[in-house]
Parts: sequence; structure tokens; C-alpha cells
Amino acid sequence: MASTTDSAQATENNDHLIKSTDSKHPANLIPALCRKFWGLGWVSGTGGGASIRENDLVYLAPSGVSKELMEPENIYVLSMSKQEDPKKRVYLRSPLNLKPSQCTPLFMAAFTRRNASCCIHTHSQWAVLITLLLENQPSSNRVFEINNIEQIKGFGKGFQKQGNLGYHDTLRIPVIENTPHEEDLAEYLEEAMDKYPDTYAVLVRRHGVYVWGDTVDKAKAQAESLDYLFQLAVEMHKLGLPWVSSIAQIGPS
Ligand SMILES: CSCCC(=O)C(=O)COP(=O)(O)O
Ligand SMILES: [Zn+2]
Repeated sequence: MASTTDSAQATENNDHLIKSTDSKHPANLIPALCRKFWGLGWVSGTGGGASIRENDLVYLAPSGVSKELMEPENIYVLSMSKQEDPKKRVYLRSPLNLKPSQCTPLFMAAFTRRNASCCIHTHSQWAVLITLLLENQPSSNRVFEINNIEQIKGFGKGFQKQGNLGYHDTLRIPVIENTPHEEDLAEYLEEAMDKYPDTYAVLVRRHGVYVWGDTVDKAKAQAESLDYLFQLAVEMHKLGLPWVSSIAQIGPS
């Protein structure tokens, strides 16, 4: 994506917040992660994205842009402590002629309510297919559950809990309804967080999934583990295999 900033902005628009030679700086990392996610089919056609929080600062992408072509100059920065009214966000740095991601209130929910450092939103077809396969469940209590699969160990036990889930644990990911506008999903995402306080992810029906983590690496690993489990569950369904094992324990204890 061509840069929309110009040199005139450099002194006025806090460009120092997005300029770094460190590849781990959020303004460098978000475009790099989105390029990887595009390769996985997670952020095709401008959908999906990622946001990173470092202490008080939140870094996020513009709305409606090819996420795999983003550059650091395209990144928005906001301060968590300066957000008095969530409906009127104050940005420390804004690229010219763009709007911040519609996912901003959802990313902020992960940062403010779960103290997450990274939130990833994918439009993965595996995530969408799982929500389609769960449409027979009542919408008020729709949840993806899976157990007795090794990759479940890729998930943390929950908010402020140490360690990861075990092979025999059941991973539960709530599903919320989609809304015509992405930002309106935030209240449903927050409700799901209240109902499932240990969840690190929320599926959105016929849309995708939001996954967060205590660190960027953990958010990425959880998003990858989840996509693996979604794909596995779809394939198991095709083979007529249940993805929730009714056998409490398989193998030696
Ligand atoms: C075809 S993408 C529709 C909007 C969406 O679901 C999404 O995740 C992208 O939102 P953004 O504002 O970040 O472009
Ligand atoms: Zn989306």
C-alpha cells in the first residue's frame, strides 16, 4: 500500500511513534504479521487484522485497506489512558486520508478487559465453517467445544491463570451473532467475555474469530492453534467423527 503520510506530517503527527529499526516494534510487527496472515487466508480482501498494545499505547491498522500491503506509516496510535469517551477516540497519530479499523472497539475490549497485549481478527474460512456447523445450537448459548486433541495445549488456562490447558481439558470458544457494522460487535464480544471469563477467543457467526493473548507471541500461537483445531474439527465432521470425545479419558492416565 502506498504511504499516505508525507514529510509535512513528520513533526506534527507524532511520527516518531511509528518509526523504529526494531522489527519487534508494533508499527513494524503489525504489517509483518498481516503479511503472514494474508498467506494463511486470514485477512483476505481487507477483512481481519491485528492490533498490539505496548503499555499505554495501542497500535492498529486503517480500515478497508489491503492488510498485507500495509507499511508502518499506515499505523494509528492511541493512548489507553487518554480515552475518556470510547465513542470519540483520541489518536496520538493518524495517517492522512484513512479511517481507523472498524475492529478498534473489539481490540480495545481485549486490552482493557483482559489486559491483552495483542488481538488478532481473522476471516479464516475454517472459523466461518465452524460457526455454520454450530448453527443448530441456540444462539444464546452457542459454543465450540473440543477435547482430547494435543493442540489444545497451545491455549492458556485463562485470564490471570498460570499455565496452559492439558490434553484432556475441554477448550470452549463462544460464538456471537454477526452485526451489520463490525464496531457494533463489541457489546456482544464483551458479553461473551463476561460469560466465559477464561476464553482467549470469540467466534463471530458467518464472519470469523477474535483471538488475543498476554503477549504477541501467545496471541499468534493461540490464533494458529485455534485455526488448526477449527480445520481439524471440520475434517472430523466430514468423516462423521465427533470432535468432542464422550470418553472422559483416552489412553493411559
Ligand atoms: C471485507 S472486510 C469487512 C469488515 C471486516 O469484517 C473487517 O474485519 C475489516 O475491518 P477493517 O475496518 O479493519 O478494514
Ligand atoms: Zn471482520
